[in-house]
Amino acid sequence: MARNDSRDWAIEAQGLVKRFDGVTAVDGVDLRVPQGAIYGILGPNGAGKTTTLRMLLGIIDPDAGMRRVLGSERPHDMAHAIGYLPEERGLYPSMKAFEAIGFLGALRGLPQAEGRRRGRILMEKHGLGHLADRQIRQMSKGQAQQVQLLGTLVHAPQLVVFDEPFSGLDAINQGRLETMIRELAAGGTTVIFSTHVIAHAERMCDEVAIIAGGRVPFAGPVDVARDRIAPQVRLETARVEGAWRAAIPAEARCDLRSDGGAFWYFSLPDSGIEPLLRALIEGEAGILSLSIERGGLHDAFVAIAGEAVAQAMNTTQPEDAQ
Ligand SMILES: Nc1ncnc2c1ncn2[C@@H]1O[C@H](COP(=O)(O)OP(=O)(O)OP(=O)(O)O)[C@@H](O)[C@H]1O
Repeated sequence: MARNDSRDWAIEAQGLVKRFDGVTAVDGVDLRVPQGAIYGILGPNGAGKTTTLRMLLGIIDPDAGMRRVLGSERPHDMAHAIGYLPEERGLYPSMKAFEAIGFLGALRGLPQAEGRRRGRILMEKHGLGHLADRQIRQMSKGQAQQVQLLGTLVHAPQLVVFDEPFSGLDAINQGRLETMIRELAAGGTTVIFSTHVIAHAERMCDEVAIIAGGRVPFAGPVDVARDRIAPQVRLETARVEGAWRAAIPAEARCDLRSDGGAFWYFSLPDSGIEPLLRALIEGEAGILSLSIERGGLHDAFVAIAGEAVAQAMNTTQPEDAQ
């Protein structure tokens, strides 16, 4: 999504620091979330995602730094315009689903009767209408989580903050949540969510903050993160020898084919593909196939945060597996 820098920010944070008992959980986080964006906070367990979100929401105060949320440096004052799904899920077990949604709305300033009315409509819209009168205690964990998600939206917030919203949901409901997030953003709502699953961020987000060890080595558009790594070239030639070989980067991997040709794999040189193509054609290398692919967010993540952190990201719960 093309944006310029005069945009309005739903969230701006600068130099956020949080220490717990001498341990620095968040160590100078800067980020800016554009209004109407889908924004991912991406990092492994213990990276500082939840602590960052809690500071942005005003649930805890930073030891240092500034945050401005929907234009206010006192995020609590904006509670009526924010929806929040915390990492620890929880609803009153004796409430019926539509009542629980009304209750969550009331906590954000929506009259309870209106919240209950909207609760039924929201449940209907999201395929949960048959559960509206069921008590939370009679629901599965995933169903209750979906009710809680709807409860974060009932007061029509401008900004929603979801902490690990996909964990605990099966594949179908993860897909529904993705659709819901896209619809929210299309309607102008800003959505920020944390995840340790790179694929979710890659599919969903306009922008991401990569967080590891309480620091943010990258924050910005997903495309810019991808540009941190060179596109990968895969070339197949009918011949192996010739003057054209000088044009292929020295670090290229070469797999010989049984018929005298070869596969070549290498990062696109800074000079681009054209000088290489010219050399291959003039030298009669016999190009059989050629592809140039941009790296994915996973490769960018490895380049930015390191292999060890990326490995930790891939250690997902079975329910999060894609
Ligand atoms: N209340 C607390 N008291 C002490 N340490 C804390 C507290 N909350 C968080 N921490 C520590 O701060 C660090 C960051 O925790 P945080 O919950 O923000 O990480 P996270 O990225 O959300 O992790 P996860 O994906 O596991 O939820 C961790 O080392 C954690 O142990």
